[in-house]
Amino acid sequence: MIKFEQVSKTYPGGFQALSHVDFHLQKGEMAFLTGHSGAGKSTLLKLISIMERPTAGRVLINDHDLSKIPRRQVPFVRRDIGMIFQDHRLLMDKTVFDNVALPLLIEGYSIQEARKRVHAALDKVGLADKVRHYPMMLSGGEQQRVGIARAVVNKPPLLLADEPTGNLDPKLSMDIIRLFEAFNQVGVAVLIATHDLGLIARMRYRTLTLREGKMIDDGLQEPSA
Ligand SMILES: Nc1ncnc2c1ncn2[C@@H]1O[C@H](COP(=O)(O)OP(=O)(O)OP(=O)(O)O)[C@@H](O)[C@H]1O
Repeated sequence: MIKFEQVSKTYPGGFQALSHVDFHLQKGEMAFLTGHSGAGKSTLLKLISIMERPTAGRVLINDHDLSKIPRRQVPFVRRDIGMIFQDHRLLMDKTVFDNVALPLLIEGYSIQEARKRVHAALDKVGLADKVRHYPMMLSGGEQQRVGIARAVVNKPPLLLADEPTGNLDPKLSMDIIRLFEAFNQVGVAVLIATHDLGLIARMRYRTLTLREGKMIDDGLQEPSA
């Protein structure tokens, strides 16, 4: 699903955020991405969602080299990626319904079809009864779940989450990870960047580890001799 081949990223100004990164996330796989603050986790996610471009190496999604995708095609690639952020990035002056419907309306769905899908997505995250609420009326955990509903509403095959539990207590964090697990169980690939090592330890998922821009562990077992 996602393949990095010797990927390096140097930002304008000269800082090298990623250095010769190789890894492969399979279709339908769920994995954590961890590392110290500044290790390059967000940069790695931004290269997948084409918010940044690598300075060297290749990033492939389903064998398509992202560097070969012209700028006007980028929105079509992004439709296949649901993105979740620590600060959830909801529109505070719009209702839960409007927030979750937004990607569908941008894609040109009819309002009837959008309504059906928004209700299905909110149902999956346990917020069907909050559809007319504004984000301010919701708890932090509920706001994060609205962000997840928005990310999954058009059924993308890949979810990328950048510190999705950063502002939540351990119980709510676990609830959020269980939600990702539920989407993963129906075939969605999930990559979660987090520095919550406690959370990672409680789950049994592959963990990719970055240190100073280098992939020091890709979580795969060495074949035994
Ligand atoms: N647009 C940018 N321009 C210049 N440097 C940047 C830019 N974005 C990130 N960096 C630098 O690249 C390095 C990696 O940043 P990145 O956000 O990928 O790390 P991270 O592992 O996600 O950190 P955190 O856990 O603190 O979010 C940092 O030193 C950061 O200052």
